[in-house]
Amino acid sequence: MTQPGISEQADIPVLTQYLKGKETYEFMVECKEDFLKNSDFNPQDYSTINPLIIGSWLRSRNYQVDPFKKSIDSSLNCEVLAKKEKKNKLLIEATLPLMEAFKGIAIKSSYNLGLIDQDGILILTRGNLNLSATALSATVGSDWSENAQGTNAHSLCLQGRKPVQLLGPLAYGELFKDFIGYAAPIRDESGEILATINLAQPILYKPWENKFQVLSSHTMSLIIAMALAVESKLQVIKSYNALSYTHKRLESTLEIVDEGIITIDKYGQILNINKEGNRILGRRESDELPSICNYLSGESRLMSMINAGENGNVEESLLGSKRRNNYLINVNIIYDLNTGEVESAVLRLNHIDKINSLANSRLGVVPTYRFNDLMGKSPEFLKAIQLAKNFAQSSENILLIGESGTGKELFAQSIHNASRSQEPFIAVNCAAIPRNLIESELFGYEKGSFTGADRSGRPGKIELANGGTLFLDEIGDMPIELQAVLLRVLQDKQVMRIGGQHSRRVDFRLIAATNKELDKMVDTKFFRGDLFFRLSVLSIEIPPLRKRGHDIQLLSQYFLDSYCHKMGIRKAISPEALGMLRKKYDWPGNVRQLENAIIYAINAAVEHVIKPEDLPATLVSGIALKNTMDCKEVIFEEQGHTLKNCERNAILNALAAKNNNVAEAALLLNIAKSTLYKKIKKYHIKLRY
Ligand SMILES: Nc1ncnc2c1ncn2[C@@H]1O[C@H](COP(=O)(O)OP(=O)(O)OP(=O)(O)O)[C@@H](O)[C@H]1O
Repeated sequence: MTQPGISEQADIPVLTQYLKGKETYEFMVECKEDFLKNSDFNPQDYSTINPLIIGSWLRSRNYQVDPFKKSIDSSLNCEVLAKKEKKNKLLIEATLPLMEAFKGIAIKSSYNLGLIDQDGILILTRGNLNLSATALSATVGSDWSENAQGTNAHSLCLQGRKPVQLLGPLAYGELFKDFIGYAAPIRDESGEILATINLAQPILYKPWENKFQVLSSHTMSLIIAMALAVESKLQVIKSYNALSYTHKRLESTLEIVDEGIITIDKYGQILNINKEGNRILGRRESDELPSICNYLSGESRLMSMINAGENGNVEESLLGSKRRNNYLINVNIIYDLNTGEVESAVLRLNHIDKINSLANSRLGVVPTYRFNDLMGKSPEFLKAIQLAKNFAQSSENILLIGESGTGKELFAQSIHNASRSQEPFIAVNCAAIPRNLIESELFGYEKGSFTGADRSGRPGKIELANGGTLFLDEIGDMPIELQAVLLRVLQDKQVMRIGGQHSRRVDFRLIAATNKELDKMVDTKFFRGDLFFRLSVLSIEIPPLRKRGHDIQLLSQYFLDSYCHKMGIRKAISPEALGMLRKKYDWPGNVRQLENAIIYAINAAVEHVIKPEDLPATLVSGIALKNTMDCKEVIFEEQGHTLKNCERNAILNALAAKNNNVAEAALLLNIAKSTLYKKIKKYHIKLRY
């Protein structure tokens, strides 16, 4: 058989046939008839017909597709179709507007448009209904796969992965022989074919005529353009959906954030605001978005900061609908990508009290002590505890008087925890801060108020204590000029930062502590009388350890147990060592000193039981000195004590403290080394090394 010019144009990625003339067309028809008639068909005889088409014919035959069937018989049931439509929702959404746009022309020009998914199912169709109702029966749900209909434009398009124009005689089914089919693939971003867009049309002109060929190449272009349009629409829908999800996730995140988040444009107009932001501004979500400027006071720096493109923090008094509120606003500028100018800004708003309490919980003292933690049963101590419990109930200022180490801070914490435990506890030791810094430490300062000041200003301890307790330890060391300012704060309950323009309301309870005799300092004009009288209304005297009798034993045991428990060890204290702690020492460092002495002894004792010699040297020397003094004054604490006994004991203690180093023991006893040697001899003391 001679083979006239039926060819695929290799340089355009379209599978099509160009007919040189009538004979070419007739040859093509002949070939197909020959194939259908001869089961021992030899592909070599048809080498001018695209091998892809021949391959498809052969497969169609293997699938036992009836080439002479009169209708498209396979169609999905409703349920399966519904699932298909759901799966292809995006695809249908992207294709439908295009098909709708071409529907009118399609009807007039007798063509039918169809969207066929990768499994061959027609999922959308528009166009000439007569056409679809008769020969092609192109109803939604019909199956256009190769094994259902044999070779067709859609199946070849999937197979060849490129657009196809298929003249009816080349289709497998005789049903399609008077039609021409076009199909173009719709791909996703990875190149996978999701579906094909199809156009079917009766062959109205003689296919070998130029007019037909021009028209059909235009139609092919239309189908390719439609497929590309669907592809980009799909991308847009996907990006839009991804953006919408991101937006929704962002919105939900911002809703649960307990900071106010507000986006404004460069003029202050609010563009976006979260729930907490609305609450801060006291506005309803449904109200029209206002300008942030409506909430700013005349002194506000916020807008000038934004105009200058300055990121950072600024403290602002916001004029909310109900009250004037102080907020720390964190400004994040967004720049225009093209011009580089300020485009908008995101503001994060936090109430100052919240920031302060956060700072306190991180940096401040955590008040852990409660009255139950304060050890002691002596009447003097119990009296102080009872007073403190009573005073805790009022909101008045309290003055704690006691020597160093008696437990003043523990009392302050216990009072705080009995009355304002959820609020801040701010402790300031007036003796520990350099005099020139006390003022800024207590009262805070505004931005740039002095060299070295923090850029954005800083609240003082009084502000930080708002709602809670300010514990001023060693108040006797507060510079006299500051005492007047403190007094005014106590009277007015208002504080003004250094360099500030306006006062801020503060509500706190002051607990002051001193180990000095403030009344005498008032006499000598080192402490202001008016402040002293204001502070001393509710005062508590905490007794020194030496006046707490059996509490020494109780506290010793308590510190021993707690430390051993902490270290996971077991130690006991001998009655002799306990006796020395109880009776023979003045405890100038009070409870703190006792605690340290016990810790020392536990670590010094080699054996399980703490002996007198395990006690700290300073303590032993103190005991020795006390004994010596006691001896000199001939004060006998116990029966049977003689002057000689006292002196002998003092020497024994001093030698024990100095590890039998005679020179050092003599120094401790404040006598000459030779004198000590004489006395060692006199009292028959054996020096053990
Ligand atoms: N009643 C007590 N019960 C248990 N421990 C106590 C008691 N009193 C004091 N302490 C201990 O003594 C230590 C010192 O107490 P605190 O710091 O309160 O004394 P202070 O009087 O404030 O001293 P300073 O005047 O030197 O500041 C505490 O760490 C604690 O271990």
